[in-house]
Amino acid sequence: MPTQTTTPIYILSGFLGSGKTTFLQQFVTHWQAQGLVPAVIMNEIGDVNLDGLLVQNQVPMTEMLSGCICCSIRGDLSMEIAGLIQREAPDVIIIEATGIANPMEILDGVTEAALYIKIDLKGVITVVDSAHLLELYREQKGKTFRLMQEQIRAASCLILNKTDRIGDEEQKELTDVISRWNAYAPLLPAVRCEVEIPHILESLGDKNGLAAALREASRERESDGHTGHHHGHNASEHHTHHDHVMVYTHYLKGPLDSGAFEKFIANLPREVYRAKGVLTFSDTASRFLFQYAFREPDFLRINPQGEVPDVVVFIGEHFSKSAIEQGMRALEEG
Ligand SMILES: Nc1nc2c(ncn2[C@@H]2O[C@H](COP(=O)(O)OP(=O)(O)OP(=O)(O)O)[C@@H](O)[C@H]2O)c(=O)[nH]1
Repeated sequence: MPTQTTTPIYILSGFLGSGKTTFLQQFVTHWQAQGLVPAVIMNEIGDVNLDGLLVQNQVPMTEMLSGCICCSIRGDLSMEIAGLIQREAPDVIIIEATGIANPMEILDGVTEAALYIKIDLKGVITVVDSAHLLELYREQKGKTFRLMQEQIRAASCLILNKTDRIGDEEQKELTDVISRWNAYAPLLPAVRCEVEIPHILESLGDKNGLAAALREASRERESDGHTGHHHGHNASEHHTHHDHVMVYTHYLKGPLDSGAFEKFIANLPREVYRAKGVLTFSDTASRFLFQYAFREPDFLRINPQGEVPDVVVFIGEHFSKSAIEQGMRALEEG
């Protein structure tokens, strides 16, 4: 019976666009290759789940949209976990948090579920965008920098992703920096999150990493002076809140010219640090899944099943939604 067995849970953390979905695809395949059924809980701050398009249809998936599981909809997380276990009896659950989630708060949500359902939290896998972290490390400031730091500190295992975007010297520098922030978690350099999954599982099996995360969580709780919820008035000193993160969702009226769209994306303000969407271009036959992460655009040919509208979601800080809207309108009008 599903309620008798213990379901292992993995939390996938990492800033917006770092490569969580890229890793998730490999992680899911890994379990399936062993004849196991993985289930996924996907959390997006926008109101459309585009990452879901990248995960195979037969994978049971729960979507938690329009909020971040570490805050506004955290209370729902334990119920989603319990519901998924009862409905699908998966062999393993993977939670992909929004890129702006604070993993400590997700740990709290998962621990809450453990009160009434048998789960085994295996650990937090944090994916780091090398190029993005390097730039913010050089600047040494900003909420995004602090959030990345927290995601790294909470990790039981770290993937230093996108090493193709930095040099060897820079990789060495980052490795030193990250090891200072989290000395317990093994750090695996990767391109497109290609890592030895057994290696990751092995490192999570010894519980050292998770112990570090839990130690960090309880340390923060003590310094907050209260347990559980971190939304008290003094919590902000210890936790990066992200009320400043903005999302603009633009549903398209029709196909766009690909060249004009690429030009528009190349000129996006720096404050927009992540965008994704599904588009039809007037000058190409196929539809595309569009990605933009730390100033790098990417287009993947797709043929989505069912009704998927043409839409682009822009995520960032303090950017002008109306300027983006006007730009998109101009593209629609040609
Ligand atoms: N250059 C480079 N790009 C990568 C690498 N890994 C992933 N990407 C690209 O980075 C973009 C974001 O990858 P995702 O896996 O969607 O990132 P994510 O963390 O799931 O993003 P959110 O769900 O928005 O937080 C995509 O365009 C990927 O193709 C890498 O190692 N190098």
